[in-house]
Amino acid sequence: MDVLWMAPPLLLLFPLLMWTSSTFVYYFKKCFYVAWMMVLALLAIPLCILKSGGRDVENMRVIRSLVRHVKYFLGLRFDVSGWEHLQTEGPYVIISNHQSSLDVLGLMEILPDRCTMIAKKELIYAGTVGLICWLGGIVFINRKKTSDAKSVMIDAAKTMLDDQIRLWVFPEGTRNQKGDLLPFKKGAFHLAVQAQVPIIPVVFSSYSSFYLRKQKQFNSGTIRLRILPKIETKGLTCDDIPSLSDKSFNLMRSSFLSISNSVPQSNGPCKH
Ligand SMILES: CCCCC/C=C\C/C=C\CCCCCCCC(=O)SCCNC(=O)CCNC(=O)[C@H](O)C(C)(C)COP(=O)(O)OP(=O)(O)OC[C@H]1O[C@@H](n2cnc3c(N)ncnc32)[C@H](O)[C@@H]1OP(=O)(O)O
Ligand SMILES: CCCCCCCC/C=C\CCCCCCCC(=O)OC[C@@H](O)COP(=O)(O)O
Repeated sequence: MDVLWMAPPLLLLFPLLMWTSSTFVYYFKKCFYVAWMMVLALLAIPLCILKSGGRDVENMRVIRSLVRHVKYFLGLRFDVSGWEHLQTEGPYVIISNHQSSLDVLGLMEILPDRCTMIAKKELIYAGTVGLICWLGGIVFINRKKTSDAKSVMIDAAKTMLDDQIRLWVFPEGTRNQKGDLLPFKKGAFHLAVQAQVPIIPVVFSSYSSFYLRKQKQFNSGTIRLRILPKIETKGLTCDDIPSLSDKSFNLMRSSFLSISNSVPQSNGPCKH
């Protein structure tokens, strides 16, 4: 009977303990992820230099094989469908939605050979990760200077054809966890049309069921990855870019909403 007085404070303490432990797990997993990627990159640097002697897209094979186990530490799994759409010969542009730096795990899960990425130039300063990105042939763009970014991407279209390279672009241009896709920027579509290569859309389901940045939650979860059929660009010109971008956006958005069980945040509650 004496202990009954403890019940109300314990009841109050319980949510506090739960909150603290889930916040702790969130920060622990985030710190572990960054630290482990930095360590892996440190291991990969000499391997890549020995393999290719410097900056080379072939180094992505080393990076891909070293990153693939990281999902297990974070309690993440990938459910991939549409592998057959990546069985396309020659260069192409992959476009995907971008929610978090965790996207790198899904990217490495399906990364085809001779494929590298377009990334913001700030990434090159991320210590060993920045150096490994450079060694992996990542094309860095300055998002603050459209003319610079455009000319780098025009060069990249030529390199894709000369060196038979595939490029992965995040057409939203920034990370987004709003439960919907951001409007697409046009660079990826110019790239594909200039090189006259197909576009392969890839969709990551929403992370909101296991990863919430604002609420500091990072649980275990399964990410659905859908590789959609390629979109041809042969014969298309600059004038076709708005419709090509709209078509890709609509296909990816409906796939995203159907695999995510998520409602865009702008929508209010249902009225019956
Ligand atoms: C072993 C251990 C390893 C440990 C580490 C693990 C992994 C490391 C390895 C890999 C990790 C890689 C992860 C990479 C993730 C990186 C993610 C990012 O950085 S996302 C951000 C950067 N990406 C992008 O921004 C791409 C999308 N953006 C665009 O395409 C943009 O269009 C732009 C080219 C940047 C320009 O953007 P801006 O906002 O300035 O302008 P607009 O898009 O409105 O365009 C203006 C105008 O220009 C026309 N345009 C655009 N591009 C072109 C072009 N190439 N040629 C001609 N014209 C172009 C566009 O149509 C607009 O004109 P208009 O309005 O008339 O249509
Ligand atoms: C000494 C420097 C220390 C820096 C430490 C940071 C290193 C990051 C370490 C591990 C993460 C590995 C994955 C790296 C790839 C992350 C790519 C990424 O997600 O970049 C964000 C970019 O798409 C969009 O940026 P914004 O949303 O516009 O902003």
